[in-house]
Amino acid sequence: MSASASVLNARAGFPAAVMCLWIRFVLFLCPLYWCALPPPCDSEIYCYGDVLKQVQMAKLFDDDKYFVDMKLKSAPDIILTAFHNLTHGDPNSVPPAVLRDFLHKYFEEPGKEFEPWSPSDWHDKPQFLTGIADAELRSWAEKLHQLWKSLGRKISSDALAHPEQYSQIFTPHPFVVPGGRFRELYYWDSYWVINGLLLSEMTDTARGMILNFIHLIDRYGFIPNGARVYYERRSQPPFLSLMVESYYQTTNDKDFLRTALPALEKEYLFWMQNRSVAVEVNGIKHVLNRFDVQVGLPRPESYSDDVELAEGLTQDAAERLWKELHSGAESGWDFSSRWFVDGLGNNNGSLRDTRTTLLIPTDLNALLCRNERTLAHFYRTLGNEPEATRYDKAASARQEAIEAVLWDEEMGVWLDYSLVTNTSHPAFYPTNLAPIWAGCYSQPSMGQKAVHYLQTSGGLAFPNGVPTSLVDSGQQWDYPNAWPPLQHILIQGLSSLPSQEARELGFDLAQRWIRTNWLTYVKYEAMFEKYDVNGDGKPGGGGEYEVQLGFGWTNGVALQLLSQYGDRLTSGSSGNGFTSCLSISVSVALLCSAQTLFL
Ligand SMILES: OC[C@H]1O[C@H](O[C@H]2O[C@H](CO)[C@@H](O)[C@H](O)[C@H]2O)[C@H](O)[C@@H](O)[C@@H]1O
Repeated sequence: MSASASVLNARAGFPAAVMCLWIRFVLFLCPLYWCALPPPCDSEIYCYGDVLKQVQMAKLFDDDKYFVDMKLKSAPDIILTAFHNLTHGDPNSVPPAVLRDFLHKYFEEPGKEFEPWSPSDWHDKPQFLTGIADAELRSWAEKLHQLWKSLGRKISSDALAHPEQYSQIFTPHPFVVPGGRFRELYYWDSYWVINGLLLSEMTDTARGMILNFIHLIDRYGFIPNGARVYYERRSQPPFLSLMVESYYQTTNDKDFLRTALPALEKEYLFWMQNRSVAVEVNGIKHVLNRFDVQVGLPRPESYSDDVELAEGLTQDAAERLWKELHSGAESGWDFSSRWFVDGLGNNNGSLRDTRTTLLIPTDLNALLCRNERTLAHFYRTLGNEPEATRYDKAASARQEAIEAVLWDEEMGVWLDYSLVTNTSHPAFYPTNLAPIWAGCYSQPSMGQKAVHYLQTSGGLAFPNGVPTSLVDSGQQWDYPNAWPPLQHILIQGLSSLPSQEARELGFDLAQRWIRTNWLTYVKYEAMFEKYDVNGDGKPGGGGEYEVQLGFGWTNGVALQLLSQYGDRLTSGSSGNGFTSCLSISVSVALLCSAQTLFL
């Protein structure tokens, strides 16, 4: 296959030069690096400037996200003047104790942006609970259903009246947060949260969350990574059309489809105008998408990590790295060996070699294909055949592109494509099978081959789920961590295939995942953002922050699997887990049986 790639997008959407001039005008002598590319947002406290730099580099808190989540007690210009007076023009001279006093005087602790809220659509006996046969799992599912109340948030009206004092972006409706350090609405997490809420019959809360995303699209033209100003210039995998689809499947509310469609259209255009790339294969040009954020500054919420990571690099190289880190965060996989590209263009290297923009990811393109099909379906449902046909054509073109560029006939699966070497990256990720989940492939044999790939990939050799990769890099989106959204995408894909073998494998993976979640819950009385594929039920680790509890998408995925397979799933205490484990493979069965005996 001969291929070449060219960047299509005009990087529309952000007037970098204007922002640069504006910052120079405001700050007179701003250092050159602030002006090369736009900052993560316009706030001189939360996104760039001396206060952020001094506080974060002094490492006053264990986690850099803590400072940027603090609410201002006064208007920003009062705080900036106070800081200027404190430093007498030399910000580097402020001792940590003085900085602490300054923060105490002018900032509130994080988490002070909310009003008390209890979801009025919560009730204690949603129907799906009755379909869970295993008594232990049913009672656990009841507890997970309870958790929506503690993870629900409503932003105070003061944040609407004085947005300049908050990094939290005001959204009009209450929402469910992931939990822990994640005290705001997140984009792709919310797809699994909303699916869980719909099972919990909390339709109003689900609807409100979708309306919040529509509100964000109206304001920004796309959905930011999360509802914080420091996330303002990057998105996350675009799941809004699928949230609307889930809502519509539950409610049949056509008026809601009509309300949502203009925003969905706008978001789709954002991805096509700002995140697309052309690849030529055998003389034919294909358009696909990638993650690409042109913000060449440290992420405010991980400021000191990003500065330290870039130590010793030239200014240009540091900016390049920071853009790539922002792009990695946009992928949702922050961070992973998946994005490491060494000097030769190979999938080796370390965090400093992060080159997210140089890869065409299978999952993003599968998701956009599903977006196109979903939009076609929505337009058809509303009687708009010309628009439906337009999106059908876009989906067909993408499917062709995915097959020409990402499908690897020899390996029998889809692979990320490198824009450096114009070849595929052969590493294992569960997302290599994402086109199955998206229904975006032309030949049934591709599904069968991909299942065979999965069985021989090494990805199934663990008792607690499928790892994010087989590389132990110390990053959180790598081995030995398994993440709820990836388990769900894989299981849904397998369960959509016609073969009994594939569907049984889907069930086995659901059983492993539920057991892991449940065993860990029994031990810690908590749900976690990610889990370890080894051991007898334990949270994952690695990366730039401690593993978090809560947890929005974990609860959503667990409830979905409990609902889908409730008649067959077992907690393992009855011994059925043993039988289920046996059907996977001999080696895994041995591990599982050992685990079962110990319970
Ligand atoms: O603060 C570091 C990063 O934290 C977030 O990423 C992780 O948590 C998110 C919420 O659960 C999840 O959506 C993401 O996939 C995780 O990697 C945040 O989204 C990043 O932008 C941020 O840099």
